Order: sequence, then C-alpha cells, then structure tokens
Amino acid sequence: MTTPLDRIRPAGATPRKVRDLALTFGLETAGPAAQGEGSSPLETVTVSSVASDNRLVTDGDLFVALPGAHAHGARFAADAVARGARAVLTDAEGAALLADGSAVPPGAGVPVLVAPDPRAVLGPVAAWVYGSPAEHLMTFGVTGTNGKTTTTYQLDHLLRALGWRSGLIGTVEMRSGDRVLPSRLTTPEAADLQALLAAMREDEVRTLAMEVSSHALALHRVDGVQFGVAGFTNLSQDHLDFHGDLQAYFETKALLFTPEHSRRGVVVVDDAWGERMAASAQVPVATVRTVPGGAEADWVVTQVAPHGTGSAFTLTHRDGRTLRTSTSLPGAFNVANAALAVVMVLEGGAHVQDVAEALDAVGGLAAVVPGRMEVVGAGDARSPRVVVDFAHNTEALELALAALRPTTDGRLVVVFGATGDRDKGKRPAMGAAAVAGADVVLVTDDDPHGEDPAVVRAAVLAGAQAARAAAAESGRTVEVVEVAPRSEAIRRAVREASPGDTVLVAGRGHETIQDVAGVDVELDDRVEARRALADADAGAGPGAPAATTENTTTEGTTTA
Ligand SMILES: CC(=O)N[C@H]1[C@@H](OP(=O)(O)OP(=O)(O)OC[C@H]2O[C@@H](n3ccc(=O)[nH]c3=O)[C@H](O)[C@@H]2O)O[C@H](CO)[C@@H](O)[C@@H]1O[C@H](C)C(=O)N[C@@H](C)C(=O)N[C@H](CCC(=O)O)C(=O)O
Ligand SMILES: Nc1ncnc2c1ncn2[C@@H]1O[C@H](COP(=O)(O)OP(=O)(O)OP(=O)(O)O)[C@@H](O)[C@H]1O
Repeated sequence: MTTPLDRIRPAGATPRKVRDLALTFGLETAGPAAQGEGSSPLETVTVSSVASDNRLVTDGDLFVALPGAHAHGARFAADAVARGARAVLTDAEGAALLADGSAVPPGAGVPVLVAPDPRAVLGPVAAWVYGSPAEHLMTFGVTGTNGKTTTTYQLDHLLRALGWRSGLIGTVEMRSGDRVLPSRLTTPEAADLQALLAAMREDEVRTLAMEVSSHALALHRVDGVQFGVAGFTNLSQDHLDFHGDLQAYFETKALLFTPEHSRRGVVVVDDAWGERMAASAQVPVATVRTVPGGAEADWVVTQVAPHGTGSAFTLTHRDGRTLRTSTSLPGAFNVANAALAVVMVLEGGAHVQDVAEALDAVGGLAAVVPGRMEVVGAGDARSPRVVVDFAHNTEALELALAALRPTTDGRLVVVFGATGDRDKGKRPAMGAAAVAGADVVLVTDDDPHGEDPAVVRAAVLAGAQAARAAAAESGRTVEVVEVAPRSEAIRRAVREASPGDTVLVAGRGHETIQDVAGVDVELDDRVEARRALADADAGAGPGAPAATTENTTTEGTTTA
C-alpha cells in the first residue's frame, strides 16, 4: 500500500560541523573542497538533521544520496539543495553524477562527502548528528516472521501499565508522545529512524517498543541502535524473493542478536529456528517456551486456559519467579507473543511483582492491535462472527484458522488472496493451508501490485483444489470458490455465513489501500466486513442469493 511520505522529526536540533562529521567517519570530500579550489565549505557548514529522500529535506539537513534499485539518490540532490540541504553524503557513483556541478554548484557552499557504502554509515552518521538519541531510551526491538506487530503492541501496553511514557515503531504506525503517523515501512530508513528517536527524546519518551524487519537488518536501517533487549518470535517461509533462502533469512534475523544491535535477547524456542537463534546469539539470551516439549528453557508457559476472548497463562522462570496473567487475543500464538513481551520487560530489569501488579490493573495483555485478530463482529443469534487478521503467509494462515476453530460452533470460512509481484512459492501453499484449516475457502485478491490478479488467484486456487481433493478422499468436505474483487468476496462470505459460523478475512489487517497496477484503491477489510454485516442484518440474511458483479466468478467453485 502507499502511505504518504512523511516522518516525525525533532522540532529543535543542535547544529553539527560537517568538518567534524567528515573526520569522525573518515569521509572523503569531492568537488572544490577536495581540489583546494576556494575556501572549503567544510570549515563553516553545519547540519542539524539528516534525510535520505529529497522529498523529506528541510533547511539545515545533510542529504544522504543512496544508490537504489530504481534510482540513485544523487539524481535528487539538486532538489534537496533547493529545499535547504547544507551538505550531501553519497558514494563514488553519486559523486560522479554530481561532478558537473549542475546539481550542486561549486559556489553554492554545499560540501559533497563520499563514503564507499553510504547506506552502511547512514545509521551511525544520523545517530551522531542527533546526539545518539537511542541511548536516552530503554529500547525493545522485536524480530521474527510473525508476531512482531502484536508483540510490540503488547510491550507498549505493558510499558505504559508500568507507568512509562512509551514510543512505538512498526508496521501500523509510529508514535512519539502525542505525535502519531501511519507507517510506510515496518522499520523506517536509518535517517528517519534517528530523527524519530530524537523526537522521542524531545517528547520525554522513556521506553520504545519497535519492530525490526529482516529488510531493516539487511539494509542497515537499525545500524547505530543497540537495543536494550531484542526479542525473537519465530521464523517461517516469507520474503524469500529478497533473502533467497531460509538460511540467509535466518542469518539476517540473527544480526539482531549481536553486540552491534543488542545488549541482551529473549528468544521464543517453540520452533527449531528459535533453538538455533538462541544457540547462535552473540549476546546473553533468555529462552521462552510456550508449548510443551523440546529442551529446557529459562522461562516456560504453563496452565494455559481460556480467558474471555483469549487465554490466561502462567509464566515461570527456572529460578522460581512466577506470574499469572492473560492476553485478550485468541490463539496459542498470541500466548507466545504475550509471554515474549512480558519476558522482554523482565529481562530488561523489571521486577516480577511490579509487572504482575501492573498487568492486573489493566486487565492483562489487552492491547487492541489494529487488524490483528481484530473482531469486527462478535457474532450473535442473527450474524456470524467476523474477524480481520493480517495473516499473509502460509504459517500465519494455518495458525489463525487453528486459533479460531475451537470457538467456532459452525463453519469456519476464510477469505484471502496472495500478493502479486512477491514470493510466488507461497501461493499454492497458502491455498492448501486454507483448505486444511477452513470449511469454506474464498480465494480473492490481496495487493496485485503489477501482476494480473487472475494469475495470482489461479496459483492459490491450484494449491487449494489439490488439497480439497485430498481432503475429499479422507471424507472432509471443503468448499473452494474464487471471488473477485475482494470487497465482493467479503460481502459474499458474510452474506452466506450463518450464526455460529466464523468468517476470517485474512491477509490485509489494518491496511486501507490496495495497490492494483500502481493505482491506489481504497479498501479496508474492517470497513467492508462491517458494511457486509450491516447489509446482511438489514435484510439479505444468511443464504440470500449472491449479488452478481462483472468480476464475480464461480467457475472455480467446487464442492467435494
Ligand atoms: C528492498 C527495499 O526495502 N527497498 C527500499 C529502498 O529502495 P531502493 O533502494 O530501491 O531505493 P530507490 O527507490 O531506488 O531510491 C534510491 C534512493 O533515492 C531516494 N529517492 C528516491 C526517489 C525520489 O523521488 N527521491 C529520493 O530521494 C530514496 O529515498 C533512496 O534513498 O529504499 C526505499 C526508500 O526508503 C524504500 O522505499 C524501499 O522499500 C520498498 C518500497 C519496500 O517495499 N520495502 C519492503 C520490502 C520492506 O522494507 N519491508 C519491510 C517489512 C517486511 C515484513 O516483515 O513484512 C519493512 O521494514 O518495511
Ligand atoms: N507468534 C506468532 N506466530 C505465528 N503467527 C502469528 C504470531 N503472531 C501473529 N501471528 C499471525 O501473523 C499475522 C501477522 O501478525 P503481526 O502483524 O503481529 O506480525 P508481524 O511479524 O508484524 O508481521 P509483518 O511483518 O508481516 O507485518 C497475524 O495476523 C497472525 O495471523
């Protein structure tokens, strides 16, 4: 989805001399300062903030022109200077692009600094310019394939319950004090991250709960931040278009558990990847096990029991410390997310008694996480229950369905699709997972991006149909239907569901814009689901005939 390019930055900042910057980081200079032509601007120029995108530059910035897959940032240097950039940092290719002086005229007094790999120094450079803002915060960084957003919201909930003013950075939003912005990336680019951390210092934020994506680790976005406590949720197939294979994906995540990035770690060892992460960590690590079996862990979860919409559980350390609390979110995986959040805070130095009391006072780990197992219709005598979840890979889909099955008296219906232009391998696997976990499967579109949506649906359907046939052989009847566009799939699922059924709308969670061939189409699953429930309640009712739209297809419908 496309979110407007914007960032939270400090209102005030201390000017830093560009000469000191060059000396501190051993940066070369290009242009007149290097050639000794005239007086060097290096001696006089100061910068007070950093931007790596010209559209975010304001007066007094250091503009860092990075090489990218689509463009070289140096191509935007002229605009950056026009917006007030006082100096430019780039690589040799960028310096060559600027060499003719048309973008940064020699007389403009804008020094051009050169680093072999500016992306690799951007984090530490920005941290230096802003005065190492992360060091003023107690920082909690969460990585893993699934559960980062949920865990950071639970961390944030707990830190606030403990009385801390807490900041938040992740897929949904960035928050510093009262300043909140929707996120464009899960983990912001280094210059934007350091600006946000500086804003947090200004806003007297004391703790930070933050998601750290594998892209961020690979692309140096969190260089210059050493998290007080790093957390690992789990690892499964995702993002292989970027990382190549699971081993490389794992190794990228493992970077968070090195002294460059964290002081200590907490690792969920429910899966083999967790065990490996704990074993390979280069910082002290506490392990957490939330399911029975496997090697002994430092913290174990026991006595999991239904509690409201979620679960209550007991967390015990091998030294005897123990606390009982609850999460309002359904599913065993949300017990794991909640336990990870609690242990991260305990390993950060909080006392069990304080944490237990704080959680009791706020009803346990009861954060509302936008689009994560979000109940948009609780279900009653007239309507099905409708849940919107962000599950957009095979494992997450399996787990989301498994989480809802025990509390579904009737049929479990799932509406989902796969994204275009991304990891094609997961499409049939997602189709098979949906059939394995649900009774009715509506295959529709996610973000098609530049790909033909019908082609993406066909790949998902192929996996679903194969699994449906296998299920039929073992006597299980699963309905598989292809419906597009997505809004119609949601309407149809809700309209055809009965009281007692659960409709899971999976894959897009909190997102409000669908990217269809580069065009932003407004689409919020929660809004569509609420509208569908209202329409059904107003008269269409369960089992009413399907509305026909040009794009609705039933050729793919098969019932075993
Ligand atoms: C693979 C990746 O992460 N690429 C990011 C990278 O793109 P790029 O290197 O190709 O950059 P580019 O577009 O060629 O531009 C080069 C430079 O010129 C600058 N520029 C570009 C255009 C312009 O008009 N002005 C300008 O200054 C850019 O800011 C950049 O510094 O730098 C861009 C600028 O910040 C990012 O927008 C882009 O993220 C793309 C859009 C993306 O989709 N990233 C995803 C995969 C991602 O990072 N996801 C993870 C979460 C994954 C998960 O767990 O779900 C995340 O942390 O968000
Ligand atoms: N611990 C977990 N294990 C497996 N699946 C989970 C876990 N926590 C959440 N999920 C599932 O994964 C989906 C995404 O959850 P969440 O947004 O918390 O993770 P994330 O790591 O932030 O994902 P992304 O990086 O894709 O934004 C949820 O909607 C849920 O279906």
